Amino acid sequence: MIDRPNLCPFDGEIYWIKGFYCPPEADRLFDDFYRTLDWQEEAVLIFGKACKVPRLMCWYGDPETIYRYSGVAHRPLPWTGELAAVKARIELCSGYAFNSVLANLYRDGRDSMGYHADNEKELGINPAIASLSLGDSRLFRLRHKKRRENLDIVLERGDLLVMAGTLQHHWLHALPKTRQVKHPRINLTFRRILPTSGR
Ligand SMILES: O=C(O)CCC(=O)C(=O)O
Ligand SMILES: [Fe+2]
Repeated sequence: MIDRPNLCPFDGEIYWIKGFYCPPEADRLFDDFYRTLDWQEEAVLIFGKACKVPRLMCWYGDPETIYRYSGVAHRPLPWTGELAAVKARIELCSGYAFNSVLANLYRDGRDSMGYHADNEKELGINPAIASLSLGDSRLFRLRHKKRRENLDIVLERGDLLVMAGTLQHHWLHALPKTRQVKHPRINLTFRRILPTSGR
């Protein structure tokens, strides 16, 4: 359905739709989400010690989409009109259906996300995840789990990245810290949480 080349050389699918939203529209969305989403600071237990997650997060979706992150089950907040509109546009372009979105706010280059795969069981076997970038540009880095192979993508405001196929089994991804970035970035990752009966 996505008429773009698969950027992933093996073991998965990555599609990059640069300028999915044009700069003025991306900036308008950034301002709206920055002001109106319910940004929270989360903490995780690392060796029994509570550590702040280096970014702000929040979770929106259909009522049944309970999602576990930072070790805690999160109930979704109801869709805002703007989030629902973005979801509809991404569904139309990608051909995938989503029922929730995890929003991340990186306040500046000191905020980050470590290497991980989005492989929680509530996402199903080969999840499609659509990630919209707003605000400042950041490096998104993929690393193959077995081979010494990295794939770097600089995500700019308005870009849409879709991860699909077997990618989450074979690759990790991260948003590394950087001294160069002084401004905030918002990332919305649209996901489909399977109903409990389907797990
Ligand atoms: O901020 C990004 O581009 C990545 C976010 C991500 O990997 C996630 O939310 O699982
Ligand atoms: Fe992720």
